[in-house]
Amino acid sequence: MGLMHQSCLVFDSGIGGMGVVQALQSLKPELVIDYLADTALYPYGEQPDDLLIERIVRLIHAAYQQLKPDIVVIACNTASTLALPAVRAALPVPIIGCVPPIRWAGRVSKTRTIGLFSTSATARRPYVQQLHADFAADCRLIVHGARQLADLAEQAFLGKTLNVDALQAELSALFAQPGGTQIDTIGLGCTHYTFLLPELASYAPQAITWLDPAPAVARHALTILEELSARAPCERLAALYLTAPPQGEADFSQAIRRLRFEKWDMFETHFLNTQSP
Ligand SMILES: N[C@H](CCC(=O)O)C(=O)O
Repeated sequence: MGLMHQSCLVFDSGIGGMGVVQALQSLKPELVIDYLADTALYPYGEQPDDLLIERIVRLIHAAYQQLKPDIVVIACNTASTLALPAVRAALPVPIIGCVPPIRWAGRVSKTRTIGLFSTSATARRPYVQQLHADFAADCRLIVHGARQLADLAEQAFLGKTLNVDALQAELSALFAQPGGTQIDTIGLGCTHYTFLLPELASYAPQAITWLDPAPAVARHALTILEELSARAPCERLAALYLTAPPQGEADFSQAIRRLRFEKWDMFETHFLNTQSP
C-alpha cells in the first residue's frame, strides 16, 4: 500500500521534534503525524538518566496504545541516546531514533575538526564518544552541552525576539575551546536547534557547514514505512498531546497551526489510565 493512510508518532520533550514533522509533511503530505511532547519534564537535558528512561518508555507505550501508529520517531537526541533500546523492547512497531550527526560531520569536514551542540545530558553520554570512535576517529570533536539553546529554540518557535547575548554565549562556549578556530562543520545534536539554525549561522564567528539531521530522519522513517505491510487505514485527524500546558498558550496555538495541528490536548489522562509495559 502507499503511505496514504499510514500514521507516525513523533516524540520529544518540547517543540524540537516539530522540525522532523515539517520534513515529514513536506515529503509526504498525506501521512497522519501525531505528536507527543513531554513538556512537564522539559528540559530533558537537565534530568537524571534513570528518571528519563522509565518515563520515556511509559509515555511512548501509553501513546502507542492510544494512537496505534505504524511507526514511532523519537525526535529527541537526549531521549534516543539513552532510551532507544528500552523503547524498542517495549513496542511492536519500528522505532526511529535521532542521534548526533557525528558520522555525517566526519564525512564533510575538511579541517577534520568538528563541533557538536547538544544538551548537557547528551554531551556527557558514552553514546557520543562511541559515535566519535566508530565514525569520526580521525577528527577532533569539540562538544558543547548548551543549557540555553533549547530554551532559545522554544522562544523562536513561538515567534519571540531572540536573546542575542544568550545565543552568543553558547556559540563562544564552543568556539573558545582548544582547536575551536579550526571547526568547519557543526552538527546539531538536539532537535530543538532546527529552529535556531539561521541565527546560529549568522552569529557564528567563522564559516561553518551546519548539519541538521531532521530531513534525513524523516526520509529514513518514510523508507521504513514503505516497507511495512498493509494495515487498516488511519482516517482520523492528527493529535498533538502535551504533558503540561505550553508557555504562552496563544502563541503556541498559532505556531502549531502552521504545522497543521488544529489544537493541543493534555496527555495525562491517557497516560495515567494506561498500564505500563
Ligand atoms: N529536543 C531534545 C532536547 C531538549 C531538552 O533538553 O528537553 C533533544 O533533541 O535532545
